[in-house]
Amino acid sequence: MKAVLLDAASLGPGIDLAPIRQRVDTLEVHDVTTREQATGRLAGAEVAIVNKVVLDAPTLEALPDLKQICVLATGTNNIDMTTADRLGIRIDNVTGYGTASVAQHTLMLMLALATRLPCYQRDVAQGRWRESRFFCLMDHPILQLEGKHLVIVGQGELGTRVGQLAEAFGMRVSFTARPGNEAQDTRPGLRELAPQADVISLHCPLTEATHHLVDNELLTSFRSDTLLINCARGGVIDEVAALDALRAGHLGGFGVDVLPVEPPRDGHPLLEALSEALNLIVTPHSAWITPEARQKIISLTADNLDAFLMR
Ligand SMILES: NC(=O)C1=CN([C@@H]2O[C@H](COP(=O)(O)OP(=O)(O)OC[C@H]3O[C@@H](n4cnc5c(N)ncnc54)[C@H](O)[C@@H]3O)[C@@H](O)[C@H]2O)C=CC1
Ligand SMILES: O=C(O)C(=O)CO
Repeated sequence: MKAVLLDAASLGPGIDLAPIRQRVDTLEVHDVTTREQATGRLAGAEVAIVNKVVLDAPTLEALPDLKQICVLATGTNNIDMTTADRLGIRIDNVTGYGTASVAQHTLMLMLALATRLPCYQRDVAQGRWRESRFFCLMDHPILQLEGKHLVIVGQGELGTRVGQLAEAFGMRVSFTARPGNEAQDTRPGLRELAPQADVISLHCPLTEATHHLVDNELLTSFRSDTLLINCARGGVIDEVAALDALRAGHLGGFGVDVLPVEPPRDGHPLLEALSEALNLIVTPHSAWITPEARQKIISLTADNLDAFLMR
């Protein structure tokens, strides 16, 4: 069986691919692959192993030998799932590999936004502490998390762990109804919970139902000190609307680990706004990248290959 790994560079350094090699006859490894290169590189392969390469309908339709796609990630929004399903191509992603890593990153964003870290760091760098009339600076209000209300979208692996860590800080945690399924869900929807939230954190997949889930209309229902965090996928929030709300003082802080296009080669308004005096943090999709998490992706992918071989 021939497998082709299209974007090995995205796994980072020090990752042992042996568990995958042991399960296939041939493993062809490419560092990076563009959408346009994918068809040629996957020709004749039964298994495609990808992290973020886009496998769209024309690509999949041109690959009659392809039987399985192993996604080296939880999110599968780069794969045309409907076409894969129609063509009988099995999709296996990995979940639970980076729970500690992503939850830690989410809490980091929550703590940094709550303590106005971007604002105080900027003030200190600009010499404002040296010039203070008294021993400290206190120009930016700090949110004490204890007793505050965290609203989470997505009660899966990551949302659940973030909720547990937040409870350790004394926060009250609510999970929203699954977007697109509010009528069948006993939990209140995000629209109902948003006006009561001190912090909102997103941990759902990017789907048609979650695209721009946080839009301009929803943002107007937020309290002006609410902190908004997205470690899920770019596009679940209308980032430009959230940035406008932050600039207008209608949002207390905004932290994102993800953008709609990655890497953001053509720029993004949030990147430009980093030079402004805002409670804004952008991290480069790095929530998942602890060595432990990255190596676990390989062992879970080996399990997915086993499941395919034993089908
Ligand atoms: N920033 C990063 O480094 C990482 C980001 N992610 C993102 O976080 C997301 C969540 O990851 P996990 O908690 O591990 O996944 P999971 O599959 O364990 O949980 C996802 C949850 O979202 C819920 N959900 C809400 N709306 C949904 C909808 N419209 N369709 C389907 N499910 C919906 C599901 O019911 C489920 O409870 C991933 O889909 C991925 O996009 C995942 C890993 C790393
Ligand atoms: O696992 C995921 O979905 C990630 O975003 C990290 O690649």
